[in-house]
Amino acid sequence: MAREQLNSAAYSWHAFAERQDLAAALAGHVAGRLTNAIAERGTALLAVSGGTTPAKFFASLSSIPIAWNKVTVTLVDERCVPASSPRSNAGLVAANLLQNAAAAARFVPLYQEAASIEDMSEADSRMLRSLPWPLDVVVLGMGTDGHTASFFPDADNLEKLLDPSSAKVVLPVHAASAGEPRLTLSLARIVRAGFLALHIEGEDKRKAFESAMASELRKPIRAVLDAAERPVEVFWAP
Ligand SMILES: O=C(O)[C@H](O)[C@@H](O)[C@H](O)[C@H](O)COP(=O)(O)O
Repeated sequence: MAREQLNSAAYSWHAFAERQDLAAALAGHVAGRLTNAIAERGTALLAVSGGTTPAKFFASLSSIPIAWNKVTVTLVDERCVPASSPRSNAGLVAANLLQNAAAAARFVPLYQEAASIEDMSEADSRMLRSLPWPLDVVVLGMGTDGHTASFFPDADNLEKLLDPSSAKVVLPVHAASAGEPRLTLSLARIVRAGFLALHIEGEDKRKAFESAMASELRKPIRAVLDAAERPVEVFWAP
């Protein structure tokens, strides 16, 4: 696939005619990376995004027979709602990914009872520190505003969210465009992943991605690509 090099942002573009073909291909890449990680270090750490895009990919990945009992799955970000909410990314992952062969994986959510989202993010950071970092695989989504994870352009702590040297694991996010308050992995944790994929679908997101790569105004997705330790693998279908 053509590899595009833009200034300091490196990415590879994988285009598919059908969304189902993308789902199967991305699932194959992720399963392969998880299997390699298990062979190398006896375990694998996967972080996935929520939203409306990943369901087909999750379904494809869930049925691939790898050593799921050695895989820990967590979230790139989460809305501040319980798993029972239709807005919950944990609920989306439980219903679509942690099924079939992948039901044997360990899942570590981000939402937990706490007095505030700030307390929740601190508790998450303590809980997630014991995971087998670095992430072997991260699958990001993107909004047409150029946000990824919960790095929303109007977040009140965007500079802290995008700090590549942050020691934080999970951060709270307050952004009017996000809907409810969010919890997100820090950029610093995301960009060290062994395999960093961006899964986007539709013409609007293709144009938004190209605009973010060309714009002098650094959108959050561009900050991630610039800081990533390896080229980001972009998977796109119309
Ligand atoms: O919690 C979330 O919503 C995601 O983690 C977020 O970063 C998502 O990937 C983008 O907002 C795209 O969402 P869609 O797939 O719904 O377009």
